[in-house]
Amino acid sequence: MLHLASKSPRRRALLARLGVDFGLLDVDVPELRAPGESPEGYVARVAREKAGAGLLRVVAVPGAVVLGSDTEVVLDDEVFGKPADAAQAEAMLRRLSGRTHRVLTAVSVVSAGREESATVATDVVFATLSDDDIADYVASGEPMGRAGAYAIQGGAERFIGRIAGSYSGVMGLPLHETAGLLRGFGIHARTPRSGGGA
Ligand SMILES: Cc1cn([C@H]2C[C@H](O)[C@@H](COP(=O)(O)OP(=O)(O)OP(=O)(O)O)O2)c(=O)[nH]c1=O
Repeated sequence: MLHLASKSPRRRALLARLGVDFGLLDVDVPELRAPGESPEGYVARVAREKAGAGLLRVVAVPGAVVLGSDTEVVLDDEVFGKPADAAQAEAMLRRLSGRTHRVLTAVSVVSAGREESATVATDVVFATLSDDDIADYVASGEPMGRAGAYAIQGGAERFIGRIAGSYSGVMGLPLHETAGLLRGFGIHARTPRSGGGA
């Protein structure tokens, strides 16, 4: 049985698009980048820690497989996680304005005897935002709880002209790579018969 170690409703909806059955595990892993840790190393470690924390909870269940994931926004080697408040959200959006940044999403799938992971990088070209754009977007509340203070699948869609990489990866779970990892655990994605769409 597959378990998703995540509190994110977006990850739940994305994983459901693969047409696989899964349970949910509520895990809390501190997201703190160690000094000198690369952005890639950091997202991969946090995803592994989320999956590992989940596995501890279901390790007694025969055949348990746990998926954990982490998404971060990277600009100039600086990692933007989720903003703590509106002021931080505004500061992040100011930094992203008119620049191309990279979104990293790591996925880790673990069972009692196996561990597989993948990290997907997507370059996102952001428009130059006016003060009004930023104030309006922050006031919508959408930046909160999202890496880099934006949601490509929401209001920030109009700020993004182009991406190179994985759209689902930017949203929080790269589905192509996730399906590949799950296959290695004998879990096969299929087209959902109902729901699972946009
Ligand atoms: C860049 C971007 C991020 N996000 C979200 C995806 C993730 O939920 C969040 C990044 O935070 P994460 O720490 O990766 O995940 P989380 O805390 O929401 O959930 P959990 O750790 O319990 O699995 O930002 C979007 O929804 N849209 C976007 O365009």
